[in-house]
Amino acid sequence: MFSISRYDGEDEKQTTDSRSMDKKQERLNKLLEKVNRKRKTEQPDTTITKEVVEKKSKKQPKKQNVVSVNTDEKIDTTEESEKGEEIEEMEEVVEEEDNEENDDKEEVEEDEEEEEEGKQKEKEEEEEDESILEAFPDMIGTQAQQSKEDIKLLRSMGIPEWLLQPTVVSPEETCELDQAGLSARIIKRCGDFGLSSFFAVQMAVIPVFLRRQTLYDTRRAPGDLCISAPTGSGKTLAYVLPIVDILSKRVVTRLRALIILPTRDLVVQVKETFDAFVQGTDLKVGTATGQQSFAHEQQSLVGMTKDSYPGGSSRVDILIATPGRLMDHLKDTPNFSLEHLRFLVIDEADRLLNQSFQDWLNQVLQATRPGDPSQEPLEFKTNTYGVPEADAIAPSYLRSHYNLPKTDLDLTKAPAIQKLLFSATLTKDPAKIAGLHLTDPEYISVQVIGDDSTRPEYTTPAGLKEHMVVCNADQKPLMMIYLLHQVGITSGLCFTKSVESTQRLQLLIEAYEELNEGKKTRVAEYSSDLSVSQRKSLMKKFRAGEIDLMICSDLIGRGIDLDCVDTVISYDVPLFMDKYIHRVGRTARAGREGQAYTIVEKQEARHFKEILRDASHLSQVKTLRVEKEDLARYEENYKKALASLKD
Ligand SMILES: Nc1ncnc2c1ncn2[C@@H]1O[C@H](COP(=O)(O)OP(=O)(O)OP(=O)(O)O)[C@@H](O)[C@H]1O
Repeated sequence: MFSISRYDGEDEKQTTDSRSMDKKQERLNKLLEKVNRKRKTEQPDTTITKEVVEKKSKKQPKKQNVVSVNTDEKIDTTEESEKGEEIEEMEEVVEEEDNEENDDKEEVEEDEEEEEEGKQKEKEEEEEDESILEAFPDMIGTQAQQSKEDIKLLRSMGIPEWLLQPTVVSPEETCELDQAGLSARIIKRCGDFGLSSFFAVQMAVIPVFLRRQTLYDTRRAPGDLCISAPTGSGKTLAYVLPIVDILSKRVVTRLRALIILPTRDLVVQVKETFDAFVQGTDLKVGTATGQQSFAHEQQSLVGMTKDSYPGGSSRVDILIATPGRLMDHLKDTPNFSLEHLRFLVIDEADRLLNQSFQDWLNQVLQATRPGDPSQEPLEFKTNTYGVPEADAIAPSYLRSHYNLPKTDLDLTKAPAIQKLLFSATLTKDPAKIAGLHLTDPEYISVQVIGDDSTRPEYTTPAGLKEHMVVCNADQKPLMMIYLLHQVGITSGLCFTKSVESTQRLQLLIEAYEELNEGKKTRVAEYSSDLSVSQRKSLMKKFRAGEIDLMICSDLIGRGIDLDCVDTVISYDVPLFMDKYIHRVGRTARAGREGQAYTIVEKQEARHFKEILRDASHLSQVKTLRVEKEDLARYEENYKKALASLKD
């Protein structure tokens, strides 16, 4: 099976001064206040309350963290609110960034300020992201599958016609590697990586990309694409392969493809995929995430020159970036230009479109539109006859660069840029879609084809078996232990709602396993409280099968591709359907089998079932009944484990 080595974290070279730490702390406090305010309005839950939880200082070693739990207490003192949960995620990212900064103290001082500013922006971006919640209903389906009333309603809601009429492809469909129209080099490379056929999304999307093979077509805009396909269905290669294939014919190095992703981890993952396929071409791939100092990134993206080039300059053909850092380069990196862009890919589009940080989308789109004609002469690379290379300038910029007089006979040059949106849970919010200013858009949806009355709104991987188990709040940890032993997890991810929750659960299971005779489950915590190198090493061990269960927050709930995951457990219920879809989608990827369990507190069951029902997904989630006697087998050691944590 095809597998590209995936994200293992990355050494970071970042430092911080106490002033910036204070700023961060202040910010974090504000966030926590926000969370607490929200929590006060929520009902307390009845799981294990922490007796003493000292929020782990980022510099404290893990063992100093005092965690004590007993059966009368609760691990989590409040039921999560949707917004609270989102804010916690953001808080986690803030903490992650803090830790990453502590990780390496070797950066030069002048980088620190810039780095800090960048991080501050990233935090703000996260905050923006988490504070705007997707509220618009998601409706997928061909027009034929929807009733007339539905269509009328959807139209009246402002959903554009093209979104109502997707090209629907069944997830089961595949095609031979040589049937998608890719070059022999790419096909061979796919074969080298063990691919034997293309998945449905690749089969549907690659030929559409390749319809316009030319770098720039002056007559027609290439047409934008929105793609919705299940988790683990191969969306990344659906854009990586055609982009590499088309760009490999370029002569001049320009920034032609920009891939925007919501997290650094995902940037690293996608970079690895690009790297694997640009081998053998002279295409250069760069990243902008803030993991390296700003100056370092500037140098790798545009070089060190102080001269200004009207057409910009670029050392990379393909840039993969998070929106925050991209904004920094747009504002502060001389010669960084998006005017030659051919592809703008927004991956995990629904999540990114919820981020309005620094108005990033408008800024990016603005940077791809020609402005007033420049007065400065251009010096482009020319061929042996002194003629600028054909692909040295995007056609829509010809006028602004050559200051050509406009006549009635002038034809407007079509914009070269093609926007591509990818997600497993693509938004249909008309306002968000309108903000993208799509040209001649097309919507491709990989989904189960069938009768509309039974067809679920979200298509999950065929090999995924979903379960939920309802229990009293105070039974959740015991239920977790039961599942762990009953299901026989050898490579599982367990999602909780916060870093704190992750730590406590990990300590409890570790204590339980110490008392347990026979084979012990090897458990680890993966959270933003760990340093980047610790996370890197954890990922490595997890892949190598040295860890059976990784307890994590939603930091890796989306997009992360770990081919070894056989089970996903949601210890805390995801309160949004899209979060559920992304979590369970960490298993059963690329046609494999996998299982997902959601532990649901009794008082949450109604709401959880409602969100499943609203998405026509309830029938796919089987309720697992666990009798008291089943749990009783694990109770004695569980109590002992709790007691040991109190000591
Ligand atoms: N044609 C193929 N044959 C075999 N494996 C493939 C093929 N295409 C992709 N894969 C593998 O499938 C896995 C999932 O792919 P990818 O990460 O692109 O999924 P995704 O659709 O982006 O999922 P998510 O929505 O969760 O981000 C990867 O490990 C990838 O290497």
